Amino acid sequence: MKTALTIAGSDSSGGAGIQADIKTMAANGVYAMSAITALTAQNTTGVSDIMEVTPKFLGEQIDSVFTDIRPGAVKIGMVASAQLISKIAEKLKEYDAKNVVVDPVMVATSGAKLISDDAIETLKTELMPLADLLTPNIPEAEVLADMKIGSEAEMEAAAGIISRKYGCDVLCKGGHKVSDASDLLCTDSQRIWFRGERIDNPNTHGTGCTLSSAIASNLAKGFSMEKSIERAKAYITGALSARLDLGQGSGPMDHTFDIKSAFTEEAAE
Ligand SMILES: Nc1ncnc2c1ncn2[C@@H]1O[C@H](COP(=O)(O)OP(=O)(O)OP(=O)(O)O)[C@@H](O)[C@H]1O
Ligand SMILES: Cc1ncc(CO)c(N)n1
Repeated sequence: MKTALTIAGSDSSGGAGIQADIKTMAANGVYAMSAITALTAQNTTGVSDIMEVTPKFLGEQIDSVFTDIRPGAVKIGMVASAQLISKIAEKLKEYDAKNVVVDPVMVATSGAKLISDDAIETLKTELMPLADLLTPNIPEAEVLADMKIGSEAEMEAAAGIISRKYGCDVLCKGGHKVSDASDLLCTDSQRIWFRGERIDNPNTHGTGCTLSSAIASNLAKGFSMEKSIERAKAYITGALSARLDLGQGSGPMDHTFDIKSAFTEEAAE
């Protein structure tokens, strides 16, 4: 079985963060492992508290994983502080991690800030240069490219700037901002659009986490970057189309929309 590791924060409501990553990896057929950067007390309406682990303990989790079951891909999500980011960079280099997908999580769907300002600088200087793929949404791409994005042409310009700066592929997610859920991949030689139909569903909690974990899963399985993104886009479209409707805010998606077995049956009554 292929394997993947998520290094991210826990979302108590289960729709984003570590929980979304593990569900996504399992649904995409890979064995999921985790190194937790922080616990969040969170639900579909917002984040009420965050408790970070120490850099030493995060390092120990990563050591435990790599020295036993080597992950075929690593997805990195919420990492709130500079010290934790430095620890991850140190460990990725130590273990020569492959297929590294960095989702530069800055703000939750609910609007809560998930990274400190000084950590953004460390993310840029220490972690992003180790990525094979960066997956910013539009506001994150604006911060990373230092420009405003209001059109598809500007998405292409910003993704190009970020890709050249950090020497990696960049997937700029259209999400709900510019175009109809169309995402742009920028490599050193190509610009490829992944066109998605906009699904009229207000429940988009954890879409970014889910997409990056699905891409990491496909890279772990040996698909090319382009194919991995194409397959991940199909997966998230299915999970959103299932129209799960839980919670009072922007709810989670159905990560298991495509899984039916004897064990998923419900009681008749
Ligand atoms: N309403 C929608 N219909 C179809 N696809 C969507 C919709 N909203 C987001 N997506 C897709 O979900 C993926 C994640 O994009 P998005 O821009 O939502 O990421 P994000 O803002 O980082 O997510 P998060 O809110 O979890 O941080 C992309 O492939 C995007 O095109
Ligand atoms: C823990 C966590 N990571 C990432 C996000 C971004 O959606 C979130 N809301 N919570």
